[in-house]
Amino acid sequence: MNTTTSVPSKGLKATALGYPRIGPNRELKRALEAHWSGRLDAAGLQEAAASVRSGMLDDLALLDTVPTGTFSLYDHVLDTVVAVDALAPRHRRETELASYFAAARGDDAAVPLEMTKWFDTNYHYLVPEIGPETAFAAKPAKTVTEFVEAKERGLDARPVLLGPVSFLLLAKPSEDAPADFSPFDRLDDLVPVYVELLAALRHHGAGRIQLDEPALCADRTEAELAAVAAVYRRLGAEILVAGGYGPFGESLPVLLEAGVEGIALDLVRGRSDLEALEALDVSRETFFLAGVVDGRNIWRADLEKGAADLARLQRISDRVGVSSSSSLLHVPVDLDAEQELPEALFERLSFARQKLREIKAIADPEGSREARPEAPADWRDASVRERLAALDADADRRVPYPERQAAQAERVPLPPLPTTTIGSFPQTAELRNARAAHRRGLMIDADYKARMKAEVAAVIAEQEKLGLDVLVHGEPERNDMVQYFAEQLTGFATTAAGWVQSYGSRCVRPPILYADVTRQAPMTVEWTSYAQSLTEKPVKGMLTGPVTILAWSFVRDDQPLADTADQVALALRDEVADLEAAGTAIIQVDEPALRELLPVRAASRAAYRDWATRSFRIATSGVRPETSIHTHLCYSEFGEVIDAIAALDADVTSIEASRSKMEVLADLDRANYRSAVGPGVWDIHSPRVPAAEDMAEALRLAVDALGPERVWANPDCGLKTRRYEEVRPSLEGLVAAARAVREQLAKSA
Ligand code: MET
Ligand SMILES: [Zn+2]
Repeated sequence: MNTTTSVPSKGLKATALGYPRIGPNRELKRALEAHWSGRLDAAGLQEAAASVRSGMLDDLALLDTVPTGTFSLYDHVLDTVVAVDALAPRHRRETELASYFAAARGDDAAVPLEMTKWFDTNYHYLVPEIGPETAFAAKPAKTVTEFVEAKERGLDARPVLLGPVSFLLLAKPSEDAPADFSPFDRLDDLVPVYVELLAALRHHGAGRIQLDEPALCADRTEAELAAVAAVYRRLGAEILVAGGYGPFGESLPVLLEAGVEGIALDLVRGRSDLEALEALDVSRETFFLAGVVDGRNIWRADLEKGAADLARLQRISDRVGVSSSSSLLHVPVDLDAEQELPEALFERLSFARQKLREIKAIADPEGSREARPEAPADWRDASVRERLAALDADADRRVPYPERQAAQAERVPLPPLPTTTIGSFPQTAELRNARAAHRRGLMIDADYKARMKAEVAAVIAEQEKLGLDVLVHGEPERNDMVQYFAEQLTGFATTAAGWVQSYGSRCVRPPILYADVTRQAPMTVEWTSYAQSLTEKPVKGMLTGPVTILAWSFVRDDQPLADTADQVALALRDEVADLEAAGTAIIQVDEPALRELLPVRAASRAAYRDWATRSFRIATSGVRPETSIHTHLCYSEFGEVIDAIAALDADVTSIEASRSKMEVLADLDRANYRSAVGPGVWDIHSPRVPAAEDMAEALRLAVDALGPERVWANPDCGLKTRRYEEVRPSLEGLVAAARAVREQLAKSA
């Protein structure tokens, strides 16, 4: 192992709040998957993990102070569950590693922890289950090991842990907890365990310790804030509280009063904290990290602006350092892997390694103070801007739903409870191989297309045989529901190796939306039309909505998201028009990420709901009343976006509902949603084949809530991750369930 010593800089201390932990070439992913499939034993996995950590330190050694403990075998919230010994009994196995993966992924004996999105990012964390009986105990092994590893290399190391307040606020009550119990009730029991964890670290020589409290960047109640003050008074000196993902706002004075030594500010999304601090009476001894380099996006920092914000902070305090705005977990490791990108774009990008240098430069009084250069003129497309400006005031409006419904029923007569699927059919190994061969140039376009068309034909035949009412082409030609469109629209680039962890071993490669967006040619019409030519049944067109395209890309930050969304919407509007012109009667525009981009702070939510729903409606409102617009949402609790779902004004909304026991239907009703709903009656994220009777029961609940004319029968998401062995019997059951409920309805009529 090579030893690195950090060079103390003349200026301010440079650091980062956290670092990508999957390895520059996804080494950890490969090791994990080898371990899970039995090809790599526990020792081999630990060795691979140590090597990834060592690589992280190689990079971080550039900084004056290095965060440690931000490595994770799967998820940092699960690591915290382990650190406070709060694993549920059902996940305890013979070894710690086996317990860890039982909680992360489940096994024959137990379902895993639930997974949900980390603030407004596309990273998913595992939700701790905490009950009144959960016994906490300090298990400092991981945090101590990783701290010592860095220290032994001569680095000035700063241990990082998820703080107790956020840990409990991110948790959910365990199954057996009483109805009025909240995990946060356990704060007083948890804090002593943190005291022990901190003591163990101090015992090994730790000075300042970073406690991540991103939950303090969301709206908090008075009672929660009072508890925060008490906790941080108790945890004592040499604590740096980090947020990230927005301003601390009203948490700022609370933390300051509690006497925390330092606060790491997100000066990208939480710049208003600067003003807040200027208005407060802050001790000049308070330590601040100026998070001026964006941990969430991949654009080069504006060093001039960063330095200016830093100077403002220095007028408040004598003890200021420079950092990233959040952990760098959300960006890929190294831009140098992207030699194929257009030069003007490459020059404007910065991945994790490059960001470390930016942080260094801002911390160095003699470092670069370059402003960010203007984007090249040809990244702007006057035509799309003019078209958007010229859109009619009612370009995002259709005639009222009852009128549409009548016209659509006449155009495409359907039985009650029409059966359909969400779009994708299984992506078999054979399909993936064909795609890989095509990408590598080993399969010519014509052969590839023929192969995909054969798949479409097979998928149509399957559905006819199953007796589904509204068919799909199965999406075999799509590598990914966002990338597929990004590759065809101008203004997007895709990276060669820009991998970002989504959860566990799963990584995504978000496209980069860098310039004005236009559609060059129809993107999906050929596939849908081909599928339609094979059947008398209606085939749904299938598009990804503007919000989801933005959510799963790295998006330009030189104009409001709303403006970028409108450009994408306009391109989709043209696609929708072309599908309609080709005779497609039903067009589905998926918005699974509608909840994801919802701002963390309530005050910013109304504006988000406005632009998000408007962009969807711009994409979908150009059609005639008799053309039916469907949308699809999944992956979330919909409570906060129910109004937005209603405002999409789709004719049919298919929505994940089985886990919430159809409760979302009553919520939709309260939000004045009046069109049809396809509540997912088959949880496709589970390999289990659902019983037809359970699906029928779910459909009956839906009929009770909405009336028979407003219910569709469908799974809760696409089938691309499932195998045909599960899909066939499940869809047979779905069709049977719909028929059974129809018969009952006919009898009782
Ligand atoms: C994550 S939502 C997926 C929707 C898409 N149409 C599919 O079926 O795969
Ligand atoms: Zn879905």
